[in-house]
Amino acid sequence: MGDEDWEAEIIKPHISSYVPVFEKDRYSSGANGDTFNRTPASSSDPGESNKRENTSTVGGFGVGKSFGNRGFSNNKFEEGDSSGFWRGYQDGNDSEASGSSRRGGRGSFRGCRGGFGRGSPNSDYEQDEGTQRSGGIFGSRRSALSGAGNGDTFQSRSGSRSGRGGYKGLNEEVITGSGKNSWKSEAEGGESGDTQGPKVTYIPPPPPEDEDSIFAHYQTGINFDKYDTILVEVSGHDPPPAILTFEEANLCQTLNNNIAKAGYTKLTPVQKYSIPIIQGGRDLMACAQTGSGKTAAFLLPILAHMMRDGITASRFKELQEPECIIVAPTRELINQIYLEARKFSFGTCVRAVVTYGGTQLGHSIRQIVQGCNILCATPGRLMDIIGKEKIGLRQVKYLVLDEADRMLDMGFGPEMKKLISCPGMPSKEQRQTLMFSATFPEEIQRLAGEFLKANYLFVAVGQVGGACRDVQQTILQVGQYSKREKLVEILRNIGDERTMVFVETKKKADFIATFLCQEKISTTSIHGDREQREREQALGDFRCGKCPVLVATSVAARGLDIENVQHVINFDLPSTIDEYVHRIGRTGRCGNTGRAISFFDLESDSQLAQPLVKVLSDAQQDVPAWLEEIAFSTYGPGFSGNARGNVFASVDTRKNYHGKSSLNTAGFSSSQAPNPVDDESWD
Ligand SMILES: Nc1ncnc2c1ncn2[C@@H]1O[C@H](COP(=O)(O)OP(=O)(O)OP(=O)(O)O)[C@@H](O)[C@H]1O
Repeated sequence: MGDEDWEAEIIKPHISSYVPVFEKDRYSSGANGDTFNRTPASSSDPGESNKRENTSTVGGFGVGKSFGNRGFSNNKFEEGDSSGFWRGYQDGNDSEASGSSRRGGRGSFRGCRGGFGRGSPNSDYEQDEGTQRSGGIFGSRRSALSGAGNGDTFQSRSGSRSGRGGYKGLNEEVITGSGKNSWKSEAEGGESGDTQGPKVTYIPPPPPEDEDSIFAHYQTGINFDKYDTILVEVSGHDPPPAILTFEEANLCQTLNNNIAKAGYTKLTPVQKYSIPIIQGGRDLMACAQTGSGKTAAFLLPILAHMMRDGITASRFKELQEPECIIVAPTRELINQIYLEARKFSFGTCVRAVVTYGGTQLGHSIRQIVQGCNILCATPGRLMDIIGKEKIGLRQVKYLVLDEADRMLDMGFGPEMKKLISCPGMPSKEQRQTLMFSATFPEEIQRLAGEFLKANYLFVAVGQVGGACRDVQQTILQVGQYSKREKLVEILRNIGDERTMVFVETKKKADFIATFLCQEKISTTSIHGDREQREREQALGDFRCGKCPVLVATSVAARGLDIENVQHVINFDLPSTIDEYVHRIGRTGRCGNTGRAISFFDLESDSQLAQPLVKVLSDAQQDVPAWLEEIAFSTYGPGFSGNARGNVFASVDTRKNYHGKSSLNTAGFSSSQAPNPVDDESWD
């Protein structure tokens, strides 16, 4: 799976800032970067470079850096469709992608995080999807792509290289040494200002101030009302009844006004169940399909409580003590959540602040010290700021983990554990912990117990881990050498409709984006090697339709809510079925329909056949006979696409319900109960 972006979010701050004493040795062991297998920086052969990457994954995470630079700065791509070149790349990539290294995903590579080596800004320990779990931390190479890619706009940047987060390339604003900023914390290092590298000076544009922009929203789709037919299961002791309308939530007038201005007239199922549970003070693990309104499901009741408790307008203080902390795995997602928090708290004295990696720490701190009731943060930056004593945890009443399964897995789990054991953080008995995701593997549910009160409630809307049924899924058998041609064919048919193309590695994201630009298809890209400024620019260009195609790694797989994404193409399938579910969930949101096309490469994707068949059949999609055959041949005659394997947790893993467990149809009477087909898919 493509984990590429996560690592830097996690690790950087610990080296320079908040490092619990017992962890220090561990973190510093690789501090000079020599812990990891270093791959020579200069390779003139892209295929070779990739092969080296592949071998380096065994012992470490060395990655040649020649690819992006050479490819773009020497304009190799300008030479057109160099099949030799492409083949070289593909070959290299193929070896990277094959076997356990590609499919290692959650298992293999994440387990390697122990080293915490710190590369120099010129580090070759680049992370890449599938390898970055233990990869170089700082000095992540940035691609040479620049600009929004409006056709031919991917520019060469000879020599441009830099890291995301802590380090900037030559073409970025760099302040070296003590810099201009007076924040001591920056000079000390941290995600945005390690002493060994130039500082991050990127200050994201301020959020919109005008009401129209704050409340801008897209329309719910034709299938929005069908949400009501989805089965909902609530397990755990004594759950409160669901509410059916916003009025029943008894929210204050300002919140109701904001909800109306946001265009919400009707609750989605996850909101019907989660709002009263959170208002009742209970801990919650909620699982509902992509695009079904989980963000408002936690924001609204938290804000309602804050209003009820008469939260005082926060004022300037060096140490802010927010009542609510929300964490999410990617920068763009946490920013999106922040904008939602800001929207729903409009006109109240509740102040939300966002902070995430790749942006100037001093800027974040300036925002925070002005007052902070709700802090939205990526984990690495959060720990950094806590370490710098700008955020105190004593007042935390609500801790929200969005994309909670991601936040608790081997990548972020240790960070989250540190967060809950930080000095001042109220114990789980003293705070309310809320977890949301569209997927919740069983093992992650078990881990979550450590964060939640024993009597937490579990809400499952539809099938846990199931794909959104509003997405029409198509799986095409496409070999790796035919993928580009097929992609162009599909994109030409699609025309200007917004499309996200997922690939497995950062390098490939650059290649495909460049390739599409050469084909005169306006394309931009987002991945962890791009500067934050570029990432945001790319997302902006995609959102506004300037570039209708966004090539992305898994960094964009979760949570992003972009209007009018009509197609998702998995140029490469991800390594896990959960990631597939999240990726295709970028379309078909909020009752709108969407299409997902996935290229299935017999050479590398057969392990995904069985869970894919399951996801497709559960979502009532056509399952190609050839895919079923592969699933059968891989897993033997015992496999049934419709039988529940252990691919998903079907329900609360506690299984042993202590009390009332209710099976509901989103609060509707039995006459409106789902049809038998729905019943079949729920057990
Ligand atoms: N009750 C509602 N009425 C109308 N629109 C809604 C409602 N609830 C949420 N939405 C809108 O639906 C879209 C998807 O919501 P959101 O991003 O919270 O989904 P999600 O369940 O968190 O998805 P993901 O699993 O991909 O993170 C957003 O644009 C949001 O504003």
